[in-house]
Amino acid sequence: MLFHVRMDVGVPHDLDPDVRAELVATEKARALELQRAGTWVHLWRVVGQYSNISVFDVADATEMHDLLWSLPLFPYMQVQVTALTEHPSALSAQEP
Ligand SMILES: O=C(O)CC1=CCC(=O)O1
Repeated sequence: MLFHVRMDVGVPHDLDPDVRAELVATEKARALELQRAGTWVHLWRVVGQYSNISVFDVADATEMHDLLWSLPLFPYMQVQVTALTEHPSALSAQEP
């Protein structure tokens, strides 16, 4: 099941720089792990913003929810999630 997710990151300016660096490094390691596993299918930066647009391929909404909540930066994110389904006009939906 595919989900489109927008994450807007808002780390407090007064957060200890070392804590911030550790959070970002841990988030990156988790993102790379999930991309290599095929779960985090797309990860794009939104131009000019500390935001990303991502697509996840997970079993269901519960897995999506748990994954998002487990992200190191989750406490500092606003997250918008949209469930996706196949469009009937998509090339991939056509009969051979
Ligand atoms: O920088 C972001 O948009 C938040 C984030 C997601 C994965 C990652 O490494 O950083």
